Amino acid sequence: MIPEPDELLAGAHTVRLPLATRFRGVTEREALLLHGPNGWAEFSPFLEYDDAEAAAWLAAAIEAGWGEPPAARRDRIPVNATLPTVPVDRIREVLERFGAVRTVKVKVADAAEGLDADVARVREVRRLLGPEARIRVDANGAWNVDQAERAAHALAPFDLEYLEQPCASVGELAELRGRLHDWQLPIAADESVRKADDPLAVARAGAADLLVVKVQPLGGVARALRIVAEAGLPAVVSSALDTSVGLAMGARLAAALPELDFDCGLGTAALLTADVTREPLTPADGAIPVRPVEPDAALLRAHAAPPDRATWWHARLRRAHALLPGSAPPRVE
Ligand SMILES: O=C(O)CCC(=O)c1ccccc1C(=O)O
Ligand SMILES: [Mg+2]
Repeated sequence: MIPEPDELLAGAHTVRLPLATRFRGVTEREALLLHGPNGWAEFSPFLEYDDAEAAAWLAAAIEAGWGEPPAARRDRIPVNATLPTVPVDRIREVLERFGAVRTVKVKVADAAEGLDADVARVREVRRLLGPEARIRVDANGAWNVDQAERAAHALAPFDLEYLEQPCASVGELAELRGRLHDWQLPIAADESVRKADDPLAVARAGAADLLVVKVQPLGGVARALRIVAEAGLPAVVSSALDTSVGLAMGARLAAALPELDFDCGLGTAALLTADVTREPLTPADGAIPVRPVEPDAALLRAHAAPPDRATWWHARLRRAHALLPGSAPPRVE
């Protein structure tokens, strides 16, 4: 039985945290934190997501707060720095927030810029981190196949680890993967896993070399583990720009994966200028620990979202709850 909304919301806090730099077009991140019998959980679908999509995020939160954690195979998770589409002269300052990391994910293909800006950013990251660093880029599906192929050529001198979601559709990814075959440039699927009706379609089509998996949009750790196992591909665990509570959920997934060959996108607490705990999961020595996160009462108060936003998040949770399999239909008042 899944807990009723009143139980989920009993110890809940809605927070709004400032970002160090604009990311996905926003400068603040809102999240609803739930306090379950088995720990804290985060429910933070992006504001524009509909209720059906939000329901998967809620299932993940219920699993984290009310379910049993999977067995952990490791106690620290190596992470990458995530570089938003900032101007070149801000790159050093943003990367410094992550401390010493060996891997950087560079966001590319911003609608307001061109390939030149992406090349300049990747060049600067390579210059700052040196030849040993691993650099991957994430286009969030913004390129068509020709643009992606052109970008792959332009970025080749900087020796990329992989291209994350260069194109939107599975068909395009497959076509691009064919064209890049001789280049040894792997393709990672992100949106093709977490926003697809069938998260395994991309693997079945042979359209990706690895999967990016996120706990909340995939409906929890157990489901994410099943998807990775069935896909039979290496996986990178990533955050959705979560608070440290959500990052702990990601770390639990990363700790449970049988194999973890790539640094994970779980360093994103470094992009927040405030968090809900005195001991945030910010990267240290290129990794975050696998451990429960306890929010701090004073920080929850200091970063409480305005009352109208808390009301909005509570209503959103109730609507998402009504869409969960096995939930009772909403009462007609
Ligand atoms: O993977 C990372 O390094 C951080 C997470 C990240 O990039 C991200 C954060 C919020 C929304 C989408 C994405 C994404 O990977 O596309
Ligand atoms: Mg991505």
